[in-house]
Amino acid sequence: MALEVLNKDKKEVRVYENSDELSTDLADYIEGLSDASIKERGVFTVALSGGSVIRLMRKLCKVPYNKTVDWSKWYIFWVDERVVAKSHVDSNYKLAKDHLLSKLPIVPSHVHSINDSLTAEEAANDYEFVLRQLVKTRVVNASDISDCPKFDLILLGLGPDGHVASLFPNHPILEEKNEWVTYITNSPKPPPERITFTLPVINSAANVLVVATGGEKAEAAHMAIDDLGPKCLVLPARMVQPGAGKLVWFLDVEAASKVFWSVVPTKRVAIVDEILYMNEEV
Ligand SMILES: O=C(O)[C@H](O)[C@@H](O)[C@H](O)[C@H](O)COP(=O)(O)O
Repeated sequence: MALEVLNKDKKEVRVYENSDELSTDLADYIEGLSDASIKERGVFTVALSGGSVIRLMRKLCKVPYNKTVDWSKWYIFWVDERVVAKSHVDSNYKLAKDHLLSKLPIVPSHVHSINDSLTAEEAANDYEFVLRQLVKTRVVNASDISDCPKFDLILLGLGPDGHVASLFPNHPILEEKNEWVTYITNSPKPPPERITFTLPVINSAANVLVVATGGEKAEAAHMAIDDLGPKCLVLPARMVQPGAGKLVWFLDVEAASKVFWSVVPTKRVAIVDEILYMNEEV
């Protein structure tokens, strides 16, 4: 049960006492999206990130979700992936397989991981080609606000620096407007070589969930969610603004501790001062 649900500027922020409460509500929320999408289109296309968001999805592997979700209609993709062997400990595919996919009756041919025998550039081009085929065959929906695929759900984690997927602050790929999938070879978060959805693809999704827990994410969540002037517009997490989709933040109280809307009154004054100060600065 969320402690708080806050709505503003097409953003919904859900705050939970702890990660266990968050993971229960996250499973419930995702099941609702799955049911609606399968009812409407007969499929549910989900793109996963790496990191702790996968473990926070763990309740989907348990009763009732493992019995009530129509897993046969799920199609799995990766928002970003490290360019390593799929058996490597750094692989997001391995992370999802170990913690989710191996525990659910998902159809193996519906799981679209990268070709791990290619270079980063080749893997990005290959992944985009696969996506384009799946949009052509209508497995993946096409956006009507862009020429991008429209995933039913994109799940993002949040880095302490405000990165999402493998879109890091001040990186040129944040400006990529045409490619669906691009690559980096100098990720500040190891390993260095990754492929990643571009912002136009993320922002064409029907639903985007950003899931973050722990105090080390508090500043990034605050900068991404609160109106703090132009300074925070360079944060990749703030650039996640699905044009025709819904954006929901799932935070625990630590990660939400600096978010202006949800702080307790005593801290609110400090935040207001910060906002006033930053506005003077601009
Ligand atoms: O491949 C990756 O590294 C992820 O996609 C990355 O974007 C991750 O989601 C964040 O860094 C948060 O990771 P944590 O939740 O584990 O801190």
